Amino acid sequence: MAFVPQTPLQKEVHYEGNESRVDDQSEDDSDVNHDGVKRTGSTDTKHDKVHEQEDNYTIEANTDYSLFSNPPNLANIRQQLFDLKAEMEMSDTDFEQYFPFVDNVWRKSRAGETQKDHDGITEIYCCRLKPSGQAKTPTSKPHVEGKQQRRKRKREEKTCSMAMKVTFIESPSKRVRITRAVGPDEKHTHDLDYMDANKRNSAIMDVARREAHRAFLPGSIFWKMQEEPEKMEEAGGKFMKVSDVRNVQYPWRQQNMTVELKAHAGYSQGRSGPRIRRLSGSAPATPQNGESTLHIPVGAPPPAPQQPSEPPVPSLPPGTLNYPELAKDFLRPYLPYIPKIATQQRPHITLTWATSLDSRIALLPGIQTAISGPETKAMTHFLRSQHDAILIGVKTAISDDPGLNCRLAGAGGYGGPQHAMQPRPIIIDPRARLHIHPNMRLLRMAAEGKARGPWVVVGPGHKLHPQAVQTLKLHGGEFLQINEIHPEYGLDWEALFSIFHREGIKSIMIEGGGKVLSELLKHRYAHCIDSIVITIAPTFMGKNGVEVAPDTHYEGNQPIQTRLTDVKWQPMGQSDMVLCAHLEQTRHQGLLPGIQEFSRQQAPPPPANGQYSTNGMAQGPPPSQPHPHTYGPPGPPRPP
Ligand SMILES: NC(=O)C1=CN([C@@H]2O[C@H](COP(=O)(O)OP(=O)(O)OC[C@H]3O[C@@H](n4cnc5c(N)ncnc54)[C@H](OP(=O)(O)O)[C@@H]3O)[C@@H](O)[C@H]2O)C=CC1
Ligand SMILES: Nc1nc(O)c(N)c(N[C@@H]2O[C@H](COP(=O)(O)O)[C@@H](O)[C@H]2O)n1
Repeated sequence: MAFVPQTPLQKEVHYEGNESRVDDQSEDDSDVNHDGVKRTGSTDTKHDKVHEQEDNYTIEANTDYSLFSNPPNLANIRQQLFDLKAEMEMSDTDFEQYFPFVDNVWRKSRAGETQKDHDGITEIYCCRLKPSGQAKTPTSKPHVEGKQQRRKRKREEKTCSMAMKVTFIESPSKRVRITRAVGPDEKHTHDLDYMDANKRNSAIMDVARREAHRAFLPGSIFWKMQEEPEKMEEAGGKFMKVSDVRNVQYPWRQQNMTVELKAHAGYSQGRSGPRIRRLSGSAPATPQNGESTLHIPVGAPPPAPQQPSEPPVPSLPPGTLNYPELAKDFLRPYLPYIPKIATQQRPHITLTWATSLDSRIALLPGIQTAISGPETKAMTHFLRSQHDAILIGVKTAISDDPGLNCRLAGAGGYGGPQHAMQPRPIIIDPRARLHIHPNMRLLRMAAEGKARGPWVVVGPGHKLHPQAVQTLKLHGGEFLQINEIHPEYGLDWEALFSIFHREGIKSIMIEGGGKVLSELLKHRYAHCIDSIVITIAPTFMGKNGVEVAPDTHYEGNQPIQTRLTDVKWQPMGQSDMVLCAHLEQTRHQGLLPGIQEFSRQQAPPPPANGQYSTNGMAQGPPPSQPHPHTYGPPGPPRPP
């Protein structure tokens, strides 16, 4: 069984429609900081409301009882009633007792399929994943007034043809015989957990309902249930959420609005105390002392069962990711912040990459190397959703053939409206080396509506083939010819960022590769870099790997470190560590003496005669003549 210690960052994540959200019930300690101290002045009114409701409660003195009265051998019998490997026979009272624990798996077939013969009455039950239309006549479900209708996701395309035959035998004693109604080779296309994750069985809901009708708080009921995890699990309640309890209480609450809800004894301490809890869908994790690792389910959210009355929702493409709300908080101080961007003449720049312990981002040049775990990969996609553009160097584009899109549920092409949360891919290709063809992943993604068309930035004196330009444009992309590349010093990033800013790009996430990142970590660019988010994996890649390391910076003869500030370390997933930070210079806004005169404090004015163009025609001066905005002042101090 998989349990993780409750920590302030570990909260149950729900999925409703395309969105994931954190339980907003009492055990949601989102307004409690890591020391268990409550924050004030939270702007999250939704959470505040819930706490308002749940902060005033009385504690029932004696709640030292078990909520469960599971019938014997329940886990085993549930499994047998699921698999139907062999014929089963039980008394009718036993059947009545056990069946509610599997009614999230089986649904009674139409009345027409009930037969009466000499044995008794036979009913057919189909797996709930039997394609609709064959299993149940749709009925429209009335919408409860005042209750917010939940957006529901269409069930994944998984279907199942398993069927069960239940014969109620009248004599000599009332028995129930359960056999399969399909051939011996037929079996479910999924396991029991899958059904438990999709739908709670009515027996487990009854456990919650009993307490709900006794006026206990939903959060308290949930915790009380969690006190007996084995019983929860054998009853099929492994994936139970507070919202299930809240829903089951809802009709009663409507009739009893004035009743003050109460908590079980021990509940208040449990809210931020060391109680154990399970994260649905997460991998088994061993409790560790006080660690706040984010174990987050990042796959596409488990599909909620579709109500027949609801219009079909298109299913999400394979590979759709989810990055839960709870895992966003630690990133927020480092994300682009519109009011701040409005005060500056350049985009917010985030440098982000995944690295080994020896600061390598690939095993060898030109080799794409998976470094991030699933959780940190999902984080990268969340970061992508927060930026207007993602930028990479041409060698990364050539070696990785990347998608450079956001694959989170709710993004354009992943259940969301066109281009929603999709950043603009930008490739720095000074010498027009990229072979642009419709089969590139970037362009395929764009053609499928899962990405924006890329911008390819080419240096002076180089041109893309007209066919390549046409292909780019056909996919919603562009080609920008710039002059801000010096033959000796390379790219003037600051000038480039100004160009993007004028093109409407207000935030850029720079993912790599080694050359691009190492350049941007140079002291002279520190004032352009707003945030750094690094995924660090416990691996060494060796000296031949692609390195991220800026040139050593000297002040006079003194080598100087590049220090980070406002540093936050966040363990994530099985073994990754995420480092978020600002560059020291960025924070203090000032530049170190010696480089001050090199870096412009203000962005240059818009180009008078169009030094760059998006139509493929260079309009600026020839390559031998650098643009005055680019490298007017002398270069940075050289090492001795
Ligand atoms: N783990 C991770 O998070 C990531 C890993 N990677 C890996 O990194 C590797 C690629 O990195 P790397 O080889 O360093 O290449 P880059 O992707 O950094 O591209 C470098 C090229 O871009 C152009 N360029 C970049 N910066 C400048 C500049 N300041 N001035 C002029 N030209 C510039 C040059 O093109 P030209 O030579 O044509 O002039 C240069 O050769 C791949 O193996 C990829 O898998 C990439 C991204 C993220
Ligand atoms: N976050 C992260 N972790 C890794 O392990 C990586 N190798 C990378 N690489 C970057 O992601 C790009 C691939 O993006 P798609 O998944 O194809 O959209 C790759 O080109 C690198 O920029 N990143």
